[in-house]
Amino acid sequence: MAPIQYIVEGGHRLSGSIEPSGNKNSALPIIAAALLTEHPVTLENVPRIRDTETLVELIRSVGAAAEWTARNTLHIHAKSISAADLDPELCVRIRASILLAGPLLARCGEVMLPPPGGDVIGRRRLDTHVLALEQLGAKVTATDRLEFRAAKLAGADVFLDEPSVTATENALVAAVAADGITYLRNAASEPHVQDLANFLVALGAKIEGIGTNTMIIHGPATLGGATYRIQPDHIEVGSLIGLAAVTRSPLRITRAGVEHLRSIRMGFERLGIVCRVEGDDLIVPSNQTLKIQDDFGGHVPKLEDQPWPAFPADLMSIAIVTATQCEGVILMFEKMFESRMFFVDKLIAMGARIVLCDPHRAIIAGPSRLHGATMTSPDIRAGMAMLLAAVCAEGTSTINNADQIERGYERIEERLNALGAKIKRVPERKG
Ligand SMILES: CC(=O)N[C@H]1[C@@H](OP(=O)(O)OP(=O)(O)OC[C@H]2O[C@@H](n3ccc(=O)[nH]c3=O)[C@H](O)[C@@H]2O)O[C@H](CO)[C@@H](O)[C@@H]1O
Ligand SMILES: C=C(OP(=O)(O)O)C(=O)O
Repeated sequence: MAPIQYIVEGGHRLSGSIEPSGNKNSALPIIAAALLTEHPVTLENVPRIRDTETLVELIRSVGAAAEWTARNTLHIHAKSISAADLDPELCVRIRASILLAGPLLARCGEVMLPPPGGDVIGRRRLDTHVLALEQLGAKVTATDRLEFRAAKLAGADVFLDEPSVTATENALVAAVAADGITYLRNAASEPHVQDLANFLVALGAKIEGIGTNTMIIHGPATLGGATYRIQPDHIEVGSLIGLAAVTRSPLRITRAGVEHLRSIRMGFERLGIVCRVEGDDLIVPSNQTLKIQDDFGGHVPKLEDQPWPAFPADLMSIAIVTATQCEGVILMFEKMFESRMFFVDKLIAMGARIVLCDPHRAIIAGPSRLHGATMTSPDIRAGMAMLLAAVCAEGTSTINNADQIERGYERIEERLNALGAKIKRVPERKG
């Protein structure tokens, strides 16, 4: 299949309402965790994106029945499964293939996992997954693939060496099946980790401390089936806040999941973008000051990412492009990934005033008028950030490898065009 290209005519104001898709990073561990029960599971609000489609292929390959019964509704029945060797080609397409480790280990006693893929945004360690599953009783062998074996999983007092999102998810799923109580300490608590935990509770698991950095899991649980609705994607909401701001457009983001937006709203407020809550909708008015808020004493402010509940790493690229349209100077500090900021060279070529200090820090001085350019999306979020830049730039831009954007955002060109954007989605042409 030819890669996808977006051709974007910039400079148009947007307006209207848009509902975020279900959270990609919830849907992935929840689809994987559906393998834990022999009973049918119905998942609603599943984003129909490349990553979920690939994971569905992977769970079918181990024997689960999985049918899309509506555009965003997925029915899964893992009545009997076997942890056959997983297809390396499918595993390398997504980071989330690593999420099969916990459920397959728990259900089948072993799993042979080829290396996972995912965004190339810096080294992505798997050590925390191994550490956590070993403490729950797994024997792990690493060759050109990871092999996990456990005749029996046993509850333990597990302290993660860092609050890794997917390692927490693997350990949580394994702990639900383990014999006895597990304490999962220094756990990640992102909205998607909470969503997975709530899904497991809906299946019959007993989990205390959801949303905190210590979860207590009472295993083994007798699991049934469930119908479960995936929560809205807070990263997509943040991307839409940035989009509204850079195009100076009024947007209503409906069913936005406002309880998870505090650190995100605080981050954008530092850039002079203030949103309003109405019920579960988030309103981004068009009359923003777009004035970066200095620290006390007029000092240069900083926006940094950290594990939840702080400002999320997956919104750093969006925050950077948004800051190019704001008045003032700010330091952006990406603490978690070491290759995520390199895409700023494209923003610089478009006219942005950015100094990349080192792989983790960039200083942005705004506002600058951006002009259209040709660029290639290196990862989901930088790709979305480039789309924001293209939509607010003067002239036409081309974004190659837009497939990367579509790994994470469902029908984004169609949905943004409905708000007034001018994005054409075509097969990529060489030269
Ligand atoms: C499928 C999925 O859910 N992917 C998400 C998941 O990836 P993933 O689970 O792979 O990311 P991890 O949480 O393991 O860690 C991400 C990176 O941050 C570093 N790190 C992590 C914790 C910490 O306290 N300090 C630190 O430096 C890690 O070493 C690693 O390099 O979480 C990331 C961090 O939110 C997101 O970018 C990804 O979108
Ligand atoms: C980094 C991301 O995804 P993944 O972990 O699937 O590569 C992301 O969602 O921004």
